[in-house]
Amino acid sequence: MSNPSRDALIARLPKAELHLHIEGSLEPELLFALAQRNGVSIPFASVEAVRAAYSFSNLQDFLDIYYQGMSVLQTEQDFYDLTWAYLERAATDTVRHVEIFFDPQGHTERGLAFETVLDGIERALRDGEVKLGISYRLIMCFLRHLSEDAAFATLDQAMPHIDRIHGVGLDSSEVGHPPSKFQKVFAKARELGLHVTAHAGEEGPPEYVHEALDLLQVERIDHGNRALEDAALVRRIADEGLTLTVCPLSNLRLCVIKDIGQSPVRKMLDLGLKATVNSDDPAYFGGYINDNFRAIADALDLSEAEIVKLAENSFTGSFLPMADQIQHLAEITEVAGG
Ligand code: HPA
Ligand SMILES: [Zn+2]
Repeated sequence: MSNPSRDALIARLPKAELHLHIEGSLEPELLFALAQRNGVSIPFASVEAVRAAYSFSNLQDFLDIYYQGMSVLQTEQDFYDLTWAYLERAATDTVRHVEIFFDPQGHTERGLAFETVLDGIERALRDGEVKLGISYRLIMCFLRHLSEDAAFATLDQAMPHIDRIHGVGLDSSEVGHPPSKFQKVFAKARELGLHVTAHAGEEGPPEYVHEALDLLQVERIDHGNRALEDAALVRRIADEGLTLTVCPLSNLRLCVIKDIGQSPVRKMLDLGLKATVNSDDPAYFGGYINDNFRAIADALDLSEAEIVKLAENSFTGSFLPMADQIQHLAEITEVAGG
């Protein structure tokens, strides 16, 4: 049930977003505008027709449309506009820090230069830091439906700019593409001093979460829903204090859960796991971060203390230095107490 004082707390709590694919923040209105600006034809007659097509029965269904949507992104300015629109929207949800995924292979495969993508996204992130007070980290994802050699080629392209990239991730079609496929390229990324995270246990089995931890040595688990099927794995995630970046509305729209009341956040909190709330691909899944918070707060009847805990987890699970995390936690205490 909706609760006005809880909604007001969500609206004003400082928070970090740790699981956000920047290409998944491409709203139909911007998709249309960019298609026109770049003379790219898209198979939709109107913004409403685009939204109507956003009905998915699984991850692959979504990915097919997601990669199609990306085709309108052509210039550095397009990537700037995409990222800036997300940051302005995030600011209205009192997001103070973002750790953004991008999918370079979704663009280089279409003939764009790696630099076009990186420069546009980063320019907006820097503006966001100055004008909106939102700090950032940038996480380059490898597409797991492609080969490990292709991931290595992407890492090679990133090498001249590696000081501008903070971490690597693993996304796209999960089942059939286990973390073990990318063991070597993740080892190389770790050698370079990059942070490492991976999508695991969204549709894939608990074994993929084990692999992400053992073979990729990830610092966080993106989604992690199916980790709950394995009691030993749950104990390990709790003992190691690993952060799970859960995406409630994404889970609902991709039929990972049947209704929002099945969001794993309740169970994770009860088990002492460090869950966080994130929007994943907000333009496609019907909500930004505060929409995700409100949806589970209502469905799981979260207490104000639990909502505060989720906001705290978003900073302690971030790649920010400890001193910055402590500052954000102090701001949360101030806002929650006031
Ligand atoms: O939710 C997701 N899962 C896997 N890959 C993705 N790429 C964008 N969004 C997703
Ligand atoms: Zn994701």
